[in-house]
This record gives sequence, structure tokens and C-alpha cells, in this order.
Amino acid sequence: MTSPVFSGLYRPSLALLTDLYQLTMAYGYWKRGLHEREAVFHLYFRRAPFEGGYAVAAGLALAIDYLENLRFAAEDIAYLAGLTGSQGARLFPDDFLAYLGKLKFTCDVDAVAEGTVVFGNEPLVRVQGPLLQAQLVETALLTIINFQTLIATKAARIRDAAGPHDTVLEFGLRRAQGPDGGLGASRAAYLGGADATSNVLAGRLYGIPVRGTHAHSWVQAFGDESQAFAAYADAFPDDSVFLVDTYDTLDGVRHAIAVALDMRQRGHELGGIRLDSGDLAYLSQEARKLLDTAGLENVRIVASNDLEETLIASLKQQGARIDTWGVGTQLVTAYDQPALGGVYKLAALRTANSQGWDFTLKLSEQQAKTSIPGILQVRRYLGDQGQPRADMIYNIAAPTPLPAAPTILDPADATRRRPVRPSAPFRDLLSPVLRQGQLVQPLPTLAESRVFARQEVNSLDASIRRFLNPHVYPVGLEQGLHEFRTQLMLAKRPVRLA
Ligand SMILES: Nc1ncnc2c1ncn2[C@@H]1O[C@H](COP(=O)(O)OP(=O)(O)OP(=O)(O)O)[C@@H](O)[C@H]1O
Ligand SMILES: O=P(O)(O)OC[C@H]1O[C@H](OP(=O)(O)OP(=O)(O)O)[C@H](O)[C@@H]1O
Ligand SMILES: O=C(O)c1cccnc1
Ligand SMILES: [Mg+2]
Repeated sequence: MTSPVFSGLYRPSLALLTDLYQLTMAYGYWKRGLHEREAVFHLYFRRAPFEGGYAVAAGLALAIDYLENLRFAAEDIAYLAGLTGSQGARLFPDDFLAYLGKLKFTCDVDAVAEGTVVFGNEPLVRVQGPLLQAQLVETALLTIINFQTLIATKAARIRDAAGPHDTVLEFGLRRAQGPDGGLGASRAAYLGGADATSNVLAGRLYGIPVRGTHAHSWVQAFGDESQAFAAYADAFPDDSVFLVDTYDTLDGVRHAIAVALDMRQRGHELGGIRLDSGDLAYLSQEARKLLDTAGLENVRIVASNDLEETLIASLKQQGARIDTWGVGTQLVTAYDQPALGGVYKLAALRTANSQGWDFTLKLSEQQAKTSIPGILQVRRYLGDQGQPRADMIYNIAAPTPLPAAPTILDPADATRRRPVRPSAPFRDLLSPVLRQGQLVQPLPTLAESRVFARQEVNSLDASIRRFLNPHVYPVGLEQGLHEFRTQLMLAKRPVRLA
């Protein structure tokens, strides 16, 4: 497969993009003959980022590209052969490395589509297959999905603040967490709701529209705004946006207007002006008046300067006349919460006789952090308008079938339960993506996932989308699963005498 997901940055092999312990466990499983025992892992986060009410799932296409191309190249094997432990002995023997050298990813993967709105504790990805393989991919899946989901969610919030009609441009590459952080952020920002990026490599790799204006240095290089604007218009007569705040912003607007009227004489129209400092509400209103008075109603006003969703919402509320929001640092670094705490937990293991399943969990002092055993699916119940009402996590391999009218229990407080109407419409969020390592059907394009993400966010109630103290969307465990998990917790919890 030639999809250029990680471009030339890391190709040809990402097999070593992992934590060492995945490889030491792989060897240990192989040595014990446990490597092919069938296992089920789930990837999920516990809390939506940014104190928000939801997240936008993202990164699946990158994760699938990684899985489909997972191979240990000869150079990878040679590197692993040279690794030694604290006593100087080799970590990995040749017969194990020969096994790794032939390894291909043959697991089944089920996942929520990119762009789906998701909530804490819901599996976004389920991996089922040989224990060694399903474990090995943990770190790469997490680094891909955590960051993509984080930035797509930030972009969705920024899009919500800007509203459906304004343009959002992602300008973050210079402040991103390195080259791959920048590339990945541009992809996720577009998926989550940005209209275009200034990042040209992201444009080329992912087909994102590329857009931009010019820098202050352009004006400084000419020393004179009118000359600088005229020169830019000469180079790009139909694609000019002038940055007006190098010296005095409103003087800059006047200079832009003079050049724009000159352009009009030649049959061209100025695209916009950009404000990058000062009071953006006041300056955009004044600039709008000056432009409109000059007959330049269609010249757009772009704003940039450390923008993020609450600032954009505030500027809107102040009556700012901004049509296009250039957002960099805050978006691509997820400045207010720079990591999503997604985890990858083992939830089921075939019994030694291969007949049944051992459902397994990781206990935690905090009950909410105890993992959920089973082979899990998420059922989203919908209202009359198709709007999400409540999500139920259930075990598709439970010994007893799902009741026709199940009850959903809040895992943090089992006294909070909601029965489901037997006729309530629903959809199951996880769908088959890989079967034995092979793609079941082509994944949606990035542009398709972007449209889907917007539909998804728009389907949520405003109370869940708001930035300040959003409502908690109901996510719970199906009653049978809750009871089973509680039993398992009691069985595993050591009894300590008081
Ligand atoms: N009307 C406004 N209400 C709230 N915040 C605003 C408003 N106008 C601008 N801001 C924000 O205030 C912050 C500071 O902007 P300001 O232009 O004062 O300083 P600056 O970034 O140092 O500018 P400069 O580029 O001139 O150094 C920026 O994040 C900007 O987006
Ligand atoms: O503010 P951000 O959301 O990151 O958007 C990108 C910023 O990058 C550019 O300038 P840069 O920050 O390099 O210099 P400046 O602050 O002096 O304008 C641009 O003018 C924006 O201000
Ligand atoms: O094109 C722009 O205006 C731009 C690009 C990157 C960063 N800031 C602004
Ligand atoms: Mg800046």
C-alpha cells in the first residue's frame, strides 16, 4: 500500500515506533508459547479533553495504514539483535528475531468511524487476534489516535465558536510539536472543522486545501505598505490578502483600500485584509466601515493572533466583523490540554482449551478507572431527530443475550440507571475495519470524514457542546455487563483484615 501517511519522514518501517516493553513482552509470550493465544484489547479515553462534553474520534486511517504496513525490516531486526540488557547479554535471541522478521499483522480490528462523536470509557478501537500482535501495536495506536482525536476535538470547538459560515484557517506549523506534530495536527484540524491549512506538505499528503496571506517581513522588505501591497497584488492579482498591522492598523487598512481600488481598475478584486494585533473587535469594526465606505463590501477580514475557541466566541459576542479566523499555536498544540489520556487495555483472552473466553480487567483504586471486561460494542440510542440520547457499552460475547429492553447503568454510580424503550432506534458505533489484517472495505476519504464529523457535532445538543460546564452525556454499562464487572472486581480484590 502506498498511501503516504507518514510521508518520507519515517518510511519505510514504523515497526520500531513502540515502547521497548512491547517487544520484551512479545519475546516472553513467544518463549512461553502464548503468542498466538487470542486476545481482545480496547482503546479508549476516560475524559473528554478541554473540560468539554465530547470528543471527535480521529486517526483511524493513519492507524490502519500503520497496521497494514507493519513489518520488521532487516535493518530493524539487526538493530534489535544488537540490544543488550544490564548484564551485557542480548535481549532477543535469533530464533525470536527470525519470527519477528516474518511477522505480519493478522488481527481483526473494529473501530468507530473517524469523525464520530465519542465520550469517556467508550472503545474507539477493538483489536482481536494473536496476543503478541494485539499487544505489540498498543503504543503506536495510542500515539496516533490520542493526538488525532485531541486536535480534531480542538478544531471542532473552534469551528463551533466561529459558526457555520466563517472560514477557519489552520496556521500552526511553526509552533507545532515538531514536523510530525505539525503534519498530524493539520490533518486532524481539517477533519475536525478547519477549512484549509497553511502547511503545504499536509496539503500535498492529505489533499487539504492550502491557503495563506503574507508576513510582516513582506511589508518590511518594501519599507512602505502601499508599495508592498501593490507588489503582492501584481504577483497574485486574484489571490491577495494584505496584512495591515505592520505599522498602524487603520492606516494599513487605508493603504489596502487604495491598492484595492487600483486593482479594481485593472479588473481584479482584493480578497481580504488580515489583522494580527491590537483589539480585534474594535479594529475589525473600524476596518469594515472603511472598506464598506470605499465600496469594498466583499473584501474579507481575516484575524489572527493567539486565537482559540473562547476568544473567538468572545470576539463574536463583542460584534467583531471578522469573517476568517487564522488559528495556529492554540489549535495545533492543544494548548490548554496538550495530551489526551487514551489507554489500551486487555479485556478478553481465550481459555487454554480455546473454547471460551476469560474476560479480564485491571483494577484501580478509583472505580471509574477499573477497565471493562468483555468484547465490547457501543450502542448509541437516538432520539426522534436522530440525535444521540445515551450510549450503552455491552459485551457482544456475554453468556446471555442482550435483553430487548436493556438497562444502562452509570458505572460511577450504579443507582443511576436508565431503561431503554424497546423500540428506541440505535446504531452500534464499532464496525469491522480489518479481518485477519485485511481491509474489509475502503475507508472514507479525509474530506468525507470531515463532513461526517460536522454532522456528528451538529447532532449534539447545545448543552453538551458549550465550553463552560457542559452537560454530561449519558454513557453507561449494560446491566448484565455491569453486574459481571462488579463480580469480577470482587473476585480480584484482595480481602484485607481491618
Ligand atoms: N477585543 C478583544 N477581546 C479579547 N481579546 C482580544 C481582543 N482583541 C485581541 N485580543 C487578544 O488579546 C491578546 C493580546 O493581543 P495584543 O495585540 O494586545 O498583544 P500582542 O499579541 O502582544 O500584539 P502585538 O503583535 O502587537 O505584539 C491576543 O490573544 C488577541 O487575540
Ligand atoms: O498566533 P497563532 O494562532 O499561532 O497564529 C499564527 C501566527 O503566526 C504568525 O506570526 P508569528 O506568531 O510568527 O509572529 P507575530 O506574533 O509577531 O505575528 C501570524 O501572524 C500569527 O500571528
Ligand atoms: O498565511 C498566513 O497568513 C500565515 C501562515 C502561517 C502563520 N501565520 C500566518
Ligand atoms: Mg504571534
